[in-house]
Amino acid sequence: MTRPYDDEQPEAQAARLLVVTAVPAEAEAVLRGLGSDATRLVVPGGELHRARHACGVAVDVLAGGVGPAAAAAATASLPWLHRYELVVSAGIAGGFAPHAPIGSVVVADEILAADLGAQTPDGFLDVAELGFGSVRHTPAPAAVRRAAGALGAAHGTVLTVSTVTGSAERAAELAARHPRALAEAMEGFGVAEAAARHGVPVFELRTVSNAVGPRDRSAWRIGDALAALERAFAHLPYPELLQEVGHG
Ligand SMILES: O=C(O)c1cccc(C(=O)CC[C@H]2O[C@@H](n3cnc4c(=O)[nH]cnc43)[C@H](O)[C@@H]2O)c1
Repeated sequence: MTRPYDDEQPEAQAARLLVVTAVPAEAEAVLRGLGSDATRLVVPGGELHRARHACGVAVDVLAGGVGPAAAAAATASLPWLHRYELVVSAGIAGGFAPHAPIGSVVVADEILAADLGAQTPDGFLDVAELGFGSVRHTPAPAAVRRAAGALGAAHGTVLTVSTVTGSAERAAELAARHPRALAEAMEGFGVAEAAARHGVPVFELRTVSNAVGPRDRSAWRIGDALAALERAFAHLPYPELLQEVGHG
């Protein structure tokens, strides 16, 4: 069933959690994990899928596009964004070896914009060091521990980049600057910026499709990462997560 969005609809107020992926294949994996038929709502620039996990928590899933700008715009365009109790950026990612192997699950305890700043003669300075803005969001630590524990996932920094790393040199540079980095992806910081403007807690969950490093398309394991994403969304402890972000 597809409906135009209407802020007055009872459904517009029902879902407690929003999951923002980049592409439809990721959204479909999340919906398979949730395991129920979804209702589709037409929203600005796309479709929102509303499903309900077996535990009873209603979850909206949106494929918002690739990159931090698309992710922020898609998230911010939902008229009822402020009503969610938690917004989750989710999808596949590159993993930093040896901490995040292909197929593994990573939960962000820090969402960090890794290339938002200026290149200076003395090296990279992020916008916080330049004196304006911030480059990090910190998900609720208890929620991170709960999710990581339930999924057998590692937790650490997930970098948001606008350019996928394609060389060993760049991977080493990022790892040296961010020693707690487990993964890099392209949307988390954008989703977090949109959620933060409405005071909604944010979370990021990634499954690893490739290693961060020299470009090698033959080594991508997108199917494995999508299967891991599906499993993660089947097994997330939704009520406990909502409790830990303050909405038990
Ligand atoms: O062309 C390449 O070499 C290449 C390598 C890895 C990923 C891509 C993408 O265009 C996918 C971007 C998409 O998937 C997420 N993602 C997956 N792996 C990575 C990565 O290693 N670094 C950054 N983002 C990654 C990302 O969140 C996007 O949604 C191309």
